[in-house]
Amino acid sequence: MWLALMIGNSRLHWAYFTGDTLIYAWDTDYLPADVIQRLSQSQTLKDLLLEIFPNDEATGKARHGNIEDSLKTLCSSVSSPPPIILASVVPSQTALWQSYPNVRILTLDQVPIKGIYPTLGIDRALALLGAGQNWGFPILVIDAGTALTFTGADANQHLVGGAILPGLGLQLATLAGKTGQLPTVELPQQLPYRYALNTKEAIQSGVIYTLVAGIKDFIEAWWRDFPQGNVVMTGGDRTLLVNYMRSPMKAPKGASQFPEIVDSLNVEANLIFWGMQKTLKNYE
Ligand SMILES: Nc1ncnc2c1ncn2[C@@H]1O[C@H](COP(=O)(O)OP(=O)(O)O)[C@@H](O)[C@H]1O
Ligand SMILES: CC(C)(COP(=O)(O)O)[C@@H](O)C(=O)NCCC(=O)O
Ligand SMILES: [K+]
Repeated sequence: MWLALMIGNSRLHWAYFTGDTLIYAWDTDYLPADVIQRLSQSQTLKDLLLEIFPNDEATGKARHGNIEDSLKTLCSSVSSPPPIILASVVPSQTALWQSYPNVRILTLDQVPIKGIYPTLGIDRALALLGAGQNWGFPILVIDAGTALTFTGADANQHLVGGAILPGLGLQLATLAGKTGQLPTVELPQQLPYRYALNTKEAIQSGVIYTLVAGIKDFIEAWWRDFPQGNVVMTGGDRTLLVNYMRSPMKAPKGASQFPEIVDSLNVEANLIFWGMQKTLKNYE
């Protein structure tokens, strides 16, 4: 067994694998340095899971009872400390894990995608690989994380390139943080009205409608350039974004949003983990 750890700019993404099979994936906040130190001395996977598995705040009991039980059963046989395969786009966080005895840190040059430029985010390369594995190349990955990225590869698994912009959460946070009177605003579950008559909804409308229009434009351009190309969306805001794109436009007349695009858009949380597994496999 092994644990995959992808360090993103907002949080940690974990997956538990047995061999090539992804059993379970979950997210946690960053861990404090002293907790990571302690994990390095942990004798069993169970010790580790107690720290990294999401707990129910009210009861302190693990939320995903069945999964946790089966993990604990499986791990009683595993010698300490459990192997972690790590990829990161946050160097300061990577440094905290360097002392962990059984960690292997994946680097960009190990990811079997051609034409990579040296400063490409390894999360983008891994997601591209994982997506192409599953749906085939050419493929465009839209990662709606802290930053929102578009990353494309052609039929030869060669990087076409892409784009980076602030993600939904970051756009809202930046408006609140860098202006004198704009409030902190949450992302609504439903697509808001385009023409807002209050500040909160004006911010929501502006950020969401322009982001959705930008995504639509990138996908249409991708299909012009790669008519057989696939598109997949991932990242923490994927479900919200797809819901916005699915719902009827709340302009004065509720014309439907982008049905043809949403119907052919794949949505998947675990692309990076699939890419990590494939990268490891490549080295066997
Ligand atoms: N519990 C959560 N913590 C942080 N972000 C969350 C959470 N749930 C949903 N999100 C959304 O996910 C986005 C971050 O995406 P994610 O893919 O997790 O980030 P990263 O890979 O950059 O760490 C944020 O913009 C936020 O809107
Ligand atoms: C663009 C990113 C910040 C996205 O990170 P994320 O929002 O997923 O945490 C990351 O992939 C990164 O640091 N990339 C390096 C620059 C590049 O890809 O060109
Ligand atoms: K990401």
